[in-house]
Amino acid sequence: MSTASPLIIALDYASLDAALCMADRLDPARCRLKVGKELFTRSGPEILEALHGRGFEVFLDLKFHDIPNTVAGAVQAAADQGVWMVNVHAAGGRRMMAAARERLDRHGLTTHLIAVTVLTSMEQADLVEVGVSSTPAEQVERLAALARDSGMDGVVCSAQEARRLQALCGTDFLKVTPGIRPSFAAAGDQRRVMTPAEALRAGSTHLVVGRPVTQAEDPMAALTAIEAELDAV
Ligand SMILES: O=C(O)c1cc(=O)[nH]c(=O)n1[C@@H]1O[C@H](COP(=O)(O)O)[C@@H](O)[C@H]1O
Repeated sequence: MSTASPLIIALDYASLDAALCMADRLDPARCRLKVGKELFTRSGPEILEALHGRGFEVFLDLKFHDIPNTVAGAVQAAADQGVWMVNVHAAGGRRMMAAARERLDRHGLTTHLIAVTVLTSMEQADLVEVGVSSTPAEQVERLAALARDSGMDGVVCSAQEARRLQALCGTDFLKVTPGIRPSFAAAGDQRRVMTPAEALRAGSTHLVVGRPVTQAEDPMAALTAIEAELDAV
């Protein structure tokens, strides 16, 4: 089932059962689901089949970052399993991203292919430590332009950069933004955060929300509160 909702709920769980327990409380008409490294490493493709069987569109968030041939094969493997979206690291460079794009096109696979720019857990000091002297905003812009030129459908960035990327890359270029923190939620390890309503106003096309829903005392109430905030935008 396809949904008009911009919400992607991150199923960051350590077991298939825990993830499905949450999925069974959610409605594919109200959100998409994200499967990341921990859950996929534990459960394997079984989780994708289970979520697809329940009618959800799935973002397989494995952030591939390797040589072009390896990433192209991994992206194809994800798309062959019918996922709605898959991602790579833009820092893997032009040839890596272009190889992934070419592989999907050659096989007629329509999975959305996006690239992570600068992780939302990173701030200026973290970039300096890995040898990047630009500000997070500058580095996001640089990598987003490279991702666009390399054939990506969009990027993962923080909502703080979404407005600028809309001007730079257009409204059709997907801006998938984690680091979403409603006023009732703690930032935790995230650094570049925004509320759901601010993120949508700034031009985010999709909002990734994990712990503010999955770790809430009442996850459904948290989701409904976020939806109400978005409806008011
Ligand atoms: O690619 C991602 O989804 C991602 C990129 C990024 O820069 N920051 C980021 O938090 N994420 C993911 O988005 C989710 C955010 O979860 P919460 O911080 O619990 O809302 C996690 O599953 C992260 O792996």
